[in-house]
Amino acid sequence: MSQINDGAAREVELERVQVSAIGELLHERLAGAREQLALVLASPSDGAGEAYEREVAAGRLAGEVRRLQGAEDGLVFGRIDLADGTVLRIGRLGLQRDLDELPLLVDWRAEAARPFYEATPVHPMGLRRRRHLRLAGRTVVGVSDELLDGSAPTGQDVVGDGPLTAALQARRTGRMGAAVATLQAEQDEIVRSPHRGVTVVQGGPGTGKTVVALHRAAYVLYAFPKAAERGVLVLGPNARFLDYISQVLPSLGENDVVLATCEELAGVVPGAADAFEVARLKGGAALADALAAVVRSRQATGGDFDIRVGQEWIRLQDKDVAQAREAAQTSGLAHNRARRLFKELLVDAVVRELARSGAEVLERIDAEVAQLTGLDLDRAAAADLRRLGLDDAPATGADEFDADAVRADLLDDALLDQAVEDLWPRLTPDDVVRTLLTDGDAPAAYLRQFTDEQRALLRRTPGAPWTDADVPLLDEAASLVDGPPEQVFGHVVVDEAQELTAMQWRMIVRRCPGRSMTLVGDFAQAGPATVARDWKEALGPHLGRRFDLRTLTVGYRTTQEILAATGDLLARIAPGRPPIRSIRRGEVPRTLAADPESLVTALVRELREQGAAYPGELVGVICADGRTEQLATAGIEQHARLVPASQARGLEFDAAVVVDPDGITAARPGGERDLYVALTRATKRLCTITVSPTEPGSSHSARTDHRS
Ligand SMILES: Nc1ncnc2c1ncn2[C@@H]1O[C@H](COP(=O)(O)OP(=O)(O)OP(=O)(O)O)[C@@H](O)[C@H]1O
Repeated sequence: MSQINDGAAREVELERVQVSAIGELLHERLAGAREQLALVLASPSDGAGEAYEREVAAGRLAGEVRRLQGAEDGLVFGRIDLADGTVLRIGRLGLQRDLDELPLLVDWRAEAARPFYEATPVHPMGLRRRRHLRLAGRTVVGVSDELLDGSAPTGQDVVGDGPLTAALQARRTGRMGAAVATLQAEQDEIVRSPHRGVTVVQGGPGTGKTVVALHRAAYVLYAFPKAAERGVLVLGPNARFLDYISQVLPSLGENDVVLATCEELAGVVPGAADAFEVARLKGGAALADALAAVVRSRQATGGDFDIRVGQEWIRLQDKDVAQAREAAQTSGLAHNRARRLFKELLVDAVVRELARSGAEVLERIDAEVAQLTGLDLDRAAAADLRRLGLDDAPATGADEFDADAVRADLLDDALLDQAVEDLWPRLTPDDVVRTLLTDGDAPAAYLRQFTDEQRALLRRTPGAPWTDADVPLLDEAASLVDGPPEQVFGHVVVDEAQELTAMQWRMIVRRCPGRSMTLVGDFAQAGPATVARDWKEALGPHLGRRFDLRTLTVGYRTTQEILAATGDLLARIAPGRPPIRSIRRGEVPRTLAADPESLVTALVRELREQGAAYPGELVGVICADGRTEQLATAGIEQHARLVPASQARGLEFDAAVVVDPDGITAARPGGERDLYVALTRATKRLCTITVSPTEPGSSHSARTDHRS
């Protein structure tokens, strides 16, 4: 990394002393937090209140222990020397012995650390020198300096290769690491953007979108306390991807970020996958309207209604039921919650009806008695009351009816509850989705805007398992019947955001009431369920058209040679898209040919040769989903990571072997985008194995863009 000359050795030694002092302080803090945690856990607690407080304190201290532990590795990675002589060391977290003194270590997210990432010789931001430190465990093993004020290097400056190059040359481990020491200026500007609304980050493969997204999550936790209080969610396309990125935030000292897929967020485990045309239909926002209509159809739509009260039957007029229904529907409450209000209003109507019919009966009796005897019962009763001195209130038939008592009785009445159940039944999300997709009449009633063919595609076999495209429908139905989700977040980061359907966006927006989000993605890599072609189209209906759009232009993964080899493909799937510039060089991609019988042998030979030539490197074999089983059975996983093309988004390997590109292209609509994803996963070498003769189904017609 650096020229190890005498000056360098001296500087390394000096840094060692400082870094070791910082390490000591971290360990003191860690020991202190552990001790306090042990004390709290050992302390007795009297009563539920104290037990709760103890639990909260223990949770906080355990979090602090995890935060400090997480930052141990590579704790200090930078230093800036300001023109006025001030020296600041930059690290994964901030450490200060005394509030009156300069911090021993500045958190990378602090404003004071910004020049470390963004200063250039043209805009030195007050810096004389930027220094990168390389640590092995807690020991400094290398330093590398950049001089920013135009001065010539002195004996204390160690000018060497860029630390970014070193970071990029490191072997892939199958898990992404933090890039906190080498964030580049265009990335850092997005990470620390003060914009609290929606930020969209686009860029070709390997431009660091995921890096930016994860460091942004850590920055939000540090810089936006209100959002941090509600928590941060990172949403990824599948479990494999989440596993790949799972170590980044803990290594930045952040352990409380929730990493989830849409399925995990909804709490539904799908048992099957839909065909793409079905998934696309289910992903459209029209399904939200249809689900809402299904729910409304279960809300007292029937006209006059007879209710049994005690021994009597009461007839409620359509207008009384409609009044209760409208009030409940416009209350803003979800169906099951609005049921209580509906019931109360219905009971009011019943009470009114009872009072009215009671008064009518009494009047009729009065009239009959008067006719038969000539006696006015009301007047006689009033005279009696006067004699008894109880004549303050004029007595009428209606006053004998205790409305409050009747109302209270009715609210507890099982018969009345049964009647309400008929009018406004309690619903589950499953009921609603099942009604829409399984009931005989539902498609015609609620899916009018779809063609017969589309309705047939949407139809579900009764008893079939839920699919991944059903998940957002179930979540939508849950919000309609039970209200918004309980767990909401102050900031949501979405990776591979081009993949989300309108129904999935609705899921996410429900969980982020503050609409504070970082969304990263690339439409050239969109999968088959993606309908939108750009961010405005994708986000407009859910988040509006005002978002901060940033574009990353430099590739850190894919070599110039691989980018050149995929240029034509990119021009076909994203016409007019300017190619990205890569800072990596590597081998020219190779293509091998095999026939179906010799494929496995050719693949194993290739993997063996790569294993021998580049021991310890991570190789990914990417194939069409339908071929995964064949290759797994042939034992490919002993040599490499085997990845179905549909799950390759976001992943990275030292070398990639892409098996049967035509098969990948033909496997799903928009298969050329899957192929583009597959071909751009390697940091060093790409080998493609074509399979001939072309297998059935992999015709060139699959090259058309199916998104139209
Ligand atoms: N500033 C950086 N310092 C060190 N490594 C970096 C930096 N930026 C990106 N990288 C590395 O480049 C590779 C690609 O980054 P990343 O996965 O974030 O790209 P991406 O744009 O999300 O790619 P894709 O479109 O394929 O999902 C990763 O190995 C990442 O660690």
